[in-house]
Amino acid sequence: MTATRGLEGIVATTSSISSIIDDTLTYVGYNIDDLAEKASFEEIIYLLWHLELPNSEQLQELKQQLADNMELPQEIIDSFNTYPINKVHPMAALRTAVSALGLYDEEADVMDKEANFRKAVRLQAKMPTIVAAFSRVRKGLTPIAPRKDLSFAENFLYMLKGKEPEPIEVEAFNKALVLHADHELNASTFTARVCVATLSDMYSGVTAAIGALKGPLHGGANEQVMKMLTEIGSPENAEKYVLDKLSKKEKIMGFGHRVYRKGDPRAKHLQEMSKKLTEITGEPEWYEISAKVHEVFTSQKPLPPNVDFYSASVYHSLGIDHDLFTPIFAVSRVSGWIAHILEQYENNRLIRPRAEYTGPGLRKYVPVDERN
Ligand SMILES: CC(=O)SCCNC(=O)CCNC(=O)[C@H](O)C(C)(C)COP(=O)(O)OP(=O)(O)OC[C@H]1O[C@@H](n2cnc3c(N)ncnc32)[C@H](O)[C@@H]1OP(=O)(O)O
Ligand SMILES: O=C([O-])CC(=O)C(=O)O
Repeated sequence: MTATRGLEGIVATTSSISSIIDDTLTYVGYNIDDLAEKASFEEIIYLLWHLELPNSEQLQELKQQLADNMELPQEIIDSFNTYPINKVHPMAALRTAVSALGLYDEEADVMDKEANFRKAVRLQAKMPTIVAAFSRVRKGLTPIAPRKDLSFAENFLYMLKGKEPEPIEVEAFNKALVLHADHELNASTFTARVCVATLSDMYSGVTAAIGALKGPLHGGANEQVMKMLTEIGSPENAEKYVLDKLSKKEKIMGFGHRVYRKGDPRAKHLQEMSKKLTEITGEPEWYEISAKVHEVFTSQKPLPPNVDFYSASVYHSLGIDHDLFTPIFAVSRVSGWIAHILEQYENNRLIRPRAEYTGPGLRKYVPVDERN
């Protein structure tokens, strides 16, 4: 038995949800470039869960179900004040709150298909409310209740800031949600599938996936990108910063990918948005620093930017706190996690690979008082 480090290149499951072939990303056969330009996030949720785009009636029904399920149990909001609220990372708070949400769902352990769809709607609808409410509570502000007349993207920005977002903000945020929704067998999706393949419940699968997304080699990279842009401070400092990091063999966050070689097709949409939004907000330097880092890094290493690189300046331009960037990724990606959880349940087999043992050979047990 020989291990493959990081399971690189190992095909671990079949899936009909999303594909990455020759650096082209599709959701159920639709090219991400088309979806990013034309689709609402609600259409994407439907597509990932039902493997078809919805007609108007089906879309309306899903929107209504989401709107009807966005409110949180009061216990979840109250529990935020039991956390060390000014010290916890919002991603840890989200992980805890989603786990706790399962306690208040009477169907949490009901495994039939209809119950799983009902839980899917409840989880998808409540995740943005958790992130927005937590963000307000930690600032000493009252959480804002979701509105049934707003779209998913509008509602999140409204609950976060307490005012209706501008159309350009909604367009940008909707696009970001569409671009982050699913991505084949990435680390957090694999985590969710491993978890539910034991026939554990959907809340456990999503909680585990949030934990995997949190790390800086995966979803946590977007916050680290913003930290780097802030440290760099102006485009003139970018070259030295990148070269110094590389000379110390440190990674530059937001670059590289396990699967893409020529480039991540989502990055160009976020790059375009970053340029547009930073001009509108009168802070073009965030785009300019990013573009300079991009230029210098790729002149040194053949590793193009991934989805996390330009999303940082996009979210910053939308006035979103930097430590909410990864929770926002989760608000979108939960649609993909759920799709994969449903697919796993449909054709389940326990996921249990082997390890190549590299420890000592067979040894004789020595009682504790005879050991030196
Ligand atoms: C949504 C997402 O999850 S997208 C990914 C988000 N993560 C990041 O942006 C973090 C930065 N990027 C990385 O750490 C990696 O590129 C990953 C984790 C995305 C992919 O990792 P892997 O496929 O395991 O590649 P690995 O980390 O082994 O890197 C291969 C080589 O490229 C180098 N490399 C990879 N990414 C970077 C980077 N961002 N900066 C500098 N060097 C890099 C490594 O140092 C390594 O070099 P070596 O062979 O000389 O030792
Ligand atoms: O696929 C991956 O390994 C990481 C990624 O880009 C994502 O999850 O969107």
